[in-house]
Amino acid sequence: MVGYPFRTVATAGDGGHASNAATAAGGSGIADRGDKQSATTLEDAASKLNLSTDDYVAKARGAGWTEKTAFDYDQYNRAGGDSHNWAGSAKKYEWKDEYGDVGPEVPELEQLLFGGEFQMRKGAHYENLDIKVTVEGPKEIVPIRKFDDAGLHPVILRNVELCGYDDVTPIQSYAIPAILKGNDLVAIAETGSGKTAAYMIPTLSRLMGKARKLCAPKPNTADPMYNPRRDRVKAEPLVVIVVPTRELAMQIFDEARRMCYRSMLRPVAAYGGRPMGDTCDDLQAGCDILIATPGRLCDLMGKPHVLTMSRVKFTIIDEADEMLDQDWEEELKKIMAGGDSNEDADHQYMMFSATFPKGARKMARNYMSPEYYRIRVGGRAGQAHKNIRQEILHVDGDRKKEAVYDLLMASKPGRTLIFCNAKPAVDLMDDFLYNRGLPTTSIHSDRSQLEREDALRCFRTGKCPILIATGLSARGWDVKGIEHVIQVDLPSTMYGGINEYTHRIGRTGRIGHQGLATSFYNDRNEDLAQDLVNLLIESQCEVPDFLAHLKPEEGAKIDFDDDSDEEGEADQVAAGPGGEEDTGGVATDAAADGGAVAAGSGWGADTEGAGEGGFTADAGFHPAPAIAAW
Ligand SMILES: Nc1ncnc2c1ncn2[C@@H]1O[C@H](COP(=O)(O)OP(=O)(O)OP(=O)(O)O)[C@@H](O)[C@H]1O
Repeated sequence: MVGYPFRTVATAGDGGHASNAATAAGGSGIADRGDKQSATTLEDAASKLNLSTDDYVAKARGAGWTEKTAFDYDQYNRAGGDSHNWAGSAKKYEWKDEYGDVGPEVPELEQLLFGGEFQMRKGAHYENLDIKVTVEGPKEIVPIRKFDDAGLHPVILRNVELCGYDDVTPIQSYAIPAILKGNDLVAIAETGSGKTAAYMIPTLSRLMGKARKLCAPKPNTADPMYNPRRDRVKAEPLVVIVVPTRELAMQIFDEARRMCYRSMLRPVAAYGGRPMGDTCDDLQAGCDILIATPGRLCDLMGKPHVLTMSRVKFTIIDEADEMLDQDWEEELKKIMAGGDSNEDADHQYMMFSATFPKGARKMARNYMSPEYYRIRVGGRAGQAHKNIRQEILHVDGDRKKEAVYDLLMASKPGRTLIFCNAKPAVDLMDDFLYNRGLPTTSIHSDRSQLEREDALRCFRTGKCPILIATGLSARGWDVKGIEHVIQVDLPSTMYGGINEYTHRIGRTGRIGHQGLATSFYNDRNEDLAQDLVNLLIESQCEVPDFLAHLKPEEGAKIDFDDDSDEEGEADQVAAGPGGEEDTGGVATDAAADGGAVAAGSGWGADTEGAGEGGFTADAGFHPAPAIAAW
């Protein structure tokens, strides 16, 4: 059991060590800046009350929060993992050779994959998906306006329909035709803008017609005679998708399960924490699409009787700037070039992320063929989404717990993701809020895989609508209905800085939904202050009074410290509300009117090669009437 003693069934949160801390603190400590939205305007700040545990519980229920759930953490040790329903073992379409090219419908599975009430649907503010698109590459890309126009294989098109994807998002509009052309690709688009489907749909579609020819021999797992012990093969994936976290691997695996429905393409998730034996069993039942975390993938590459990379046709690196970070250098090198990987010219490489500092963009180029495409949606790599309202509150370090409590009690109850920077802080915050009757759960990297999967499941299903997490959860997570992200601690510039901030707040305000991101700021966050102010201005959010001195003068340019300004081309944005578009920089507003920006300006020095007979353009996004709502 991980060091978290306060939430076993026996103690059930009553009388936990922090039970009266809020009372003693005498209020939240949120500085009153006259902000109408802040919890400080509440006359009756809940943390000022001196209540018994039962009264705190009653108060939380009265505020509309659901009942809290006690966890028996010992059960995870007792179960030992064997009987656990691992997310990676979730049901998928199983194949029989006699199906021909397309398998029959399986209504129960279809319901499970596509009918889930927890699957995200696009929100009412879809038009706020940024529509300014910059494209560089060897040839012009004709964007698709509808999935119907993309020339997708009918099974994939049907799966897209079953997912409820009616319109293409801007990144899908450009990335799908680029991938269908067969070129390498680096794609940058805001959080929650549909990047997963942007690579999954065309990749699988390209394989569909040729699956029978390309796939390695596999057992007929749908056959009643199939025996997993006897009918083992070596996994020979055609597609490898690499992601930095286990949770993201499970999520992408879910998307792959949906998109592979009725196809003979078999997805497998391989991530740390899931028992190796279990993963190997799954791989040896056949694997065409492998979704993996880098460490587990490298381990598996060392088991040639289980996995060979010799058939891989597509290598996709999601959250690519994170994967290009020094921490992953060795693994990434091995994955991109090492082992027995297919080095044929038809091996296509892709990298996707919402943030892509200049240094990472340069490194990405080393892995791409010279004729690669670069697509960027939005003005600047790392821009926050306009559907996210960002608020910054001044909160001193010793008052943070009370401030979170007050904020939750003052907010409309809804799925809330709370970030702390350290694992002990996550445990303490969970304990504190839970003991005040709030339905919390928590996740961090010291928890066992079973605990992590359960915490996430409880959050997704709404059983525990408040999740406290470390930055582990910042990237890629796509949970339906996160209305509020609270950053108790801001990421320091040593640990991801403003890009990490953008990923964290990007867990809300996804795919046309609006969300609120509240962040606590104090003197310890001064290193991030200028970047934060720049981002607030860029996103047209209010800069609080205590940071107002960092605002540039009206109309002045803001330099984003984008890692490497060595060539003097930092990304720029016009300052002040309604800032003017400037051809030397990148405009903040969606270019629905086709406003021109200097070709490739936002890519800084990365434009090399594109000008030589290639195609370099700020494409804008000129919506066809049918999708003019963008
Ligand atoms: N065309 C579409 N129409 C409606 N919903 C879509 C469409 N494409 C994707 N989605 C949904 O949008 C949500 C966000 O997609 P996804 O997780 O791929 O975003 P992302 O751009 O990768 O975000 P992040 O940068 O945070 O990882 C998912 O729930 C996905 O199912």
